[in-house]
Amino acid sequence: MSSPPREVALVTNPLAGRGRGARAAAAALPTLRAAGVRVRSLTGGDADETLQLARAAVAEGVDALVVCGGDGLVHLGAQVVAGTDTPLGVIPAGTGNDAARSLGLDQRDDAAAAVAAARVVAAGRTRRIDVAETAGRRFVTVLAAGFDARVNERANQMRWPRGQMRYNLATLTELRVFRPLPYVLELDGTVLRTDAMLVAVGNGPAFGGGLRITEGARIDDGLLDVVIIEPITKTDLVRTYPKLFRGTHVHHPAYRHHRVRQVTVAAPGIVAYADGERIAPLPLTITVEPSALTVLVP
Ligand SMILES: Nc1ncnc2c1ncn2[C@@H]1O[C@H](COP(=O)(O)OP(=O)(O)OP(=O)(O)O)[C@@H](O)[C@H]1O
Repeated sequence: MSSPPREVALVTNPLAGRGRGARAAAAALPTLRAAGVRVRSLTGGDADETLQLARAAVAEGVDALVVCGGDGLVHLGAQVVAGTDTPLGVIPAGTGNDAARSLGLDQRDDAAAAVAAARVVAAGRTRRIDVAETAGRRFVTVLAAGFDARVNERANQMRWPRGQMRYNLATLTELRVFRPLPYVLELDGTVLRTDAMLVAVGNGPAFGGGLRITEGARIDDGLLDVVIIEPITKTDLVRTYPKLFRGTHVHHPAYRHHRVRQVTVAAPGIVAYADGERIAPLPLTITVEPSALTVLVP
């Protein structure tokens, strides 16, 4: 579709970004309607119900599925429309908006940015991007399968504190106990055995709110970027972390990078996360599906 949509499903995670989801939807909805777009506004009680609502709306034939939330909601949207011609629109409203950033959307947490994102949807300009597939799930940004995945798993198991503090605390705890893991990778059929702190598989370049772990990954090149961080000291890990925001960790001697169509990752005791969502324990085989997702872009 390269023409303006007449009817869209707007699926909102009101809790995204600690309440930003509801605010962004409130700004986006009148903008879409003012542009002459019919909007089915949908909100589920939880992620499962939201997925069902989105599937039903797309099955009934809306012109686009628009998600209002963070990377978790883009992930949900990709499960519904990847492999179809129905475009995915994004109103960025999460704590992490790495998929939206890859699409060139305004990241700011204000009504003007949500209005701008709604105008992008109403204009109907589309582009095709790749998605990655593993264990029957699609992801758009990055699959984490090392230290970072352990932090995520640990943070998920904590009830307190909330928000970013939970991740900070989980990171500190994991730093104390983490040891490099023995990985076996199969990169387009070539086996690589290595100890590492983490392995990340990127369709896009960033995760976790601008951490450019797979710096240089392009969402439309038909390839996956596999980054390996070989064993480094904990002090070095802490010192290297801020470099992820600029992508300058690529100059670290422990950084390794491969570009492939398919990769299998095996390591003991790791549950992989992709787009910030819990996927499955390793081993996993990740494959790229070139141009499988149509997205609405500026
Ligand atoms: N009512 C709901 N509708 C949609 N998704 C929900 C809902 N409640 C919880 N979720 C789940 O919330 C998670 C986070 O969603 P999202 O990425 O939109 O927001 P976020 O603020 O970026 O999240 P996070 O703080 O986890 O990074 C996802 O796993 C999503 O499936």
